Amino acid sequence: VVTDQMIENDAATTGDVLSWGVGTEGQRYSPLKKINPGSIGKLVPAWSFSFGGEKQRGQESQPVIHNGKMFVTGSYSRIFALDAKTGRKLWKYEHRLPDGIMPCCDVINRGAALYDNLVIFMTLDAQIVALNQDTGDVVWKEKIDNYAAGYSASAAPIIANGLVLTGVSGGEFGVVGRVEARNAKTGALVWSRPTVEGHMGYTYDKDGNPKENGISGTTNQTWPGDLWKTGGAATWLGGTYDKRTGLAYFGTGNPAPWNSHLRKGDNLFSCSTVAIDVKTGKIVWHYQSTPNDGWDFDGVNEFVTYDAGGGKILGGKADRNGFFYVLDAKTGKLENAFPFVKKITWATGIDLKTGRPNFVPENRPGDPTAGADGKKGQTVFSAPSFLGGKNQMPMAYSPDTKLFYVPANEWGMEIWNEPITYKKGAAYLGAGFTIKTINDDYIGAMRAVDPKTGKIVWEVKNNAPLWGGVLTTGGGLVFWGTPEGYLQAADAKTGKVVWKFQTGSGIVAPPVTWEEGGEQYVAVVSGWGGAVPLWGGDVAKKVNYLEQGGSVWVFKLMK
Ligand SMILES: O=C(O)c1cc(C(=O)O)c2c(n1)C(=O)C(=O)c1cc(C(=O)O)[nH]c1-2
Repeated sequence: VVTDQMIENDAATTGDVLSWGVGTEGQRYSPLKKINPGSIGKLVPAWSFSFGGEKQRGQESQPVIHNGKMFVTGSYSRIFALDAKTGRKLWKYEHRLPDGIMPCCDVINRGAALYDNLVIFMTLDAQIVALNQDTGDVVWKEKIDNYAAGYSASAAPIIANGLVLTGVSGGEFGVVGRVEARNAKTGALVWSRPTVEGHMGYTYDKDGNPKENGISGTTNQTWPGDLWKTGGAATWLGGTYDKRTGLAYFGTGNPAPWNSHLRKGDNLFSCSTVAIDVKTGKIVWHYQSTPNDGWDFDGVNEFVTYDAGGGKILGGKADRNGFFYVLDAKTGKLENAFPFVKKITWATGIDLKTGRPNFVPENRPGDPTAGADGKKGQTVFSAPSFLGGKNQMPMAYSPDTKLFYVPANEWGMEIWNEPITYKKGAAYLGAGFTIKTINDDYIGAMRAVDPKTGKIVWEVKNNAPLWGGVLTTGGGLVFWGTPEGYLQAADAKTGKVVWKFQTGSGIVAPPVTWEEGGEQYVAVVSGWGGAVPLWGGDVAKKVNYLEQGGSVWVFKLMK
């Protein structure tokens, strides 16, 4: 069975992968060395497994591995248990989805959590399901929220102190973002913490009775009128956890609606990192990267903690808004901030004293009420696009090179605002947009970023936008997938691509590695989809030749 101690040591132990993030800190670093720039020429497929079904698309799942079994989620809220050595299917669970689900950005799922003898994942109709690892039987199942009001779930849960921590999706429908903690063995709620200022948090007793646990923030003073009641700030990418701070770090999405003129103020805690004490369910600190967001710059990106020496634990975050932030993981104090993409139009930089962006006011989409008919505000060109300098694809950090490996994208958008009022279960944007390319030859760029200096040490450009996550290893490699279908590896120090393999569909998921029987394995899920083909405008047209799919690939060194 999987214990708290095993989860806390996940990053250091090489025989399994227990958490999304390859360790709840989210470094996606494995000490394994057998596969390295010298040996990787012999890396070949060991097996592949197809998710089957008629609807193959948007496979963003990170597999977890324990006790010789791989647990991997597929599109449409499916999960498979496979023999990790051979790929033989052990069992499959297909969640029954109602017709009315409203995921904004494809029918995706990013993975499962392991605890005790359970494998736990969330579903597109905003439920959380715990299955027996051996049989696939449902042990407990809970409703997180109402899918008909726009709630859904796409993230992988994480485990901290016996609690399963989850966020919600639905920022485009005016839901209220929150983080919830449940007893991982039973599914019983322990606390819930809203991420929109003004909402009450709760703890729950053994019988499920709620007890008030303080309003998030002070009051709703960073929102005008009643807008905080449908304020978005969805915690849709899930979180990370560092046992040294006892804090869980969740990023929060865009404030709702997109039209920022309707909600003058900072709109806390949208587009922020919130650090929550898992024992109390209270927000210990927050840092807002885009106050009064007007570009859909969800600040959900993973906050990855690392030992910076001298007793300092820092966290790095490559924000959708194009800036990379380094914060003290205990206090939230801003240590450094710099751009990790080349073109940023909405701000000239981040003031390191106040922590606030220096906005470029004329590059905010215009207020519709300023125009003659009040129907459409002035259109602006903005970079990054709303799909971000980085989106859902998680980066990696190597304690060897002390570099972050960031899957970045260079693109822009035309964006304008329109009037909008909230209607339950309807899209709540008040904006229109078209995504545009900036460069002909590339959109994606895998970048090695030095958090101390802000320098990009190397980059590998990619024609299509990068949408899969990253893995780095003690063998001195960086692995990532491309929409063009390649899983590839580069030397972590130089960026020289030393290996690639065509998986047959676009990769939008993060790779993992583990060892069994003295052999090192690498796995990645392949299956093009996610937000780009749905919302990518000119970029979606540019890459519409890419084929969808759904399979897991596993590699090992040829003997
Ligand atoms: O505000 C939200 O609740 C929400 C949820 C999700 C999601 O759950 O996948 C995405 C987004 N927003 C979003 O803005 C976005 O760009 C996005 C891309 C993807 C993806 O998986 O490709 N999901 C989401």
